[in-house]
Amino acid sequence: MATETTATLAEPVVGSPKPDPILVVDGVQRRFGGMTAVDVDHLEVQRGVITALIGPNGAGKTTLFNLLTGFDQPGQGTWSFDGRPIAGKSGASVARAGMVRTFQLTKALSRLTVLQNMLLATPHHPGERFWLSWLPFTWRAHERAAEAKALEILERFKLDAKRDDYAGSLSGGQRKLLEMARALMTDPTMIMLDEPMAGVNPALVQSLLGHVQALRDEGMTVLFVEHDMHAVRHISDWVVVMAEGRVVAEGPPSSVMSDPAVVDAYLGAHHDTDLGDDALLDPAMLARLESEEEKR
Ligand SMILES: Nc1ncnc2c1ncn2[C@@H]1O[C@H](COP(=O)(O)OP(=O)(O)OP(=O)(O)O)[C@@H](O)[C@H]1O
Repeated sequence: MATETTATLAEPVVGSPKPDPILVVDGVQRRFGGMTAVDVDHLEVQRGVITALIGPNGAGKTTLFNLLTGFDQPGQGTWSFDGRPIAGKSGASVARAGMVRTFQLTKALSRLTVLQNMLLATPHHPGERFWLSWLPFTWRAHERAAEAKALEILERFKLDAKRDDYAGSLSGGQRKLLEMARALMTDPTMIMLDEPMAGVNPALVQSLLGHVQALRDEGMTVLFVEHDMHAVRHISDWVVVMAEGRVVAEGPPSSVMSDPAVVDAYLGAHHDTDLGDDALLDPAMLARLESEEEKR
């Protein structure tokens, strides 16, 4: 079942200061030709809570994600993570600073085993440092430690039995778990999940949501982009809504998803968008799906 954060939350106002911000974004703009994809004045993400980033297709969510994690560069703007400015840093240095994003399993990664996928995500792989790669002892000790860590994380996600299977043979939900597991190899402070529920069988959704909440309960900050509004309503502590590049609303899910500005933003793009209704999350059904998943 859903658990809630124990953190004190901010005022549900766009750009509101947060009690303990881990990420602070200022004046970030990204244009593609004549089109402004992202135009965020001020946004703070609170440490230790689950924040969902939602909005209609083309709202700029992925572009903002790419900018913040160093995989794209803005025309202008600054942002800081954990008190340090990180605008302009590469994806690798952002990850080293503790902000890690998940990636969808590519074709190349699908041809590697689950364990190999995990080991590729190992930080400070000695092979990256030329002089260390000459020392077989350092190499082997590092590999053993990385493998032990990978297996521990795989066990947590119930993927340990799949360690030698090709990642490409995993189900949609198991792939999402592997993406999360890979990100944890670097011991992040903040994890950014790109559509964690996309392509996930309903029977696995609850288990995935539980894993995301567990990360938050261990003190990690979670920011995720998601189209599944039931999942957003169910696990987010805070929701940030984007439309046409801007943040148009933010606040707790219960209030923000019935905010007229949010409904308008969605209705402008999709007349049939369902912003998630808790009545549809039948607790008995969820419990049954969860126990079926446990038995598998
Ligand atoms: N590399 C690019 N070149 C040109 N335009 C781009 C590029 N990347 C994104 N855009 C445009 O920027 C806008 C924002 O796109 P973005 O993918 O960030 O939206 P989104 O909110 O993530 O949408 P979705 O929910 O559909 O993934 C869109 O109009 C998109 O077409």
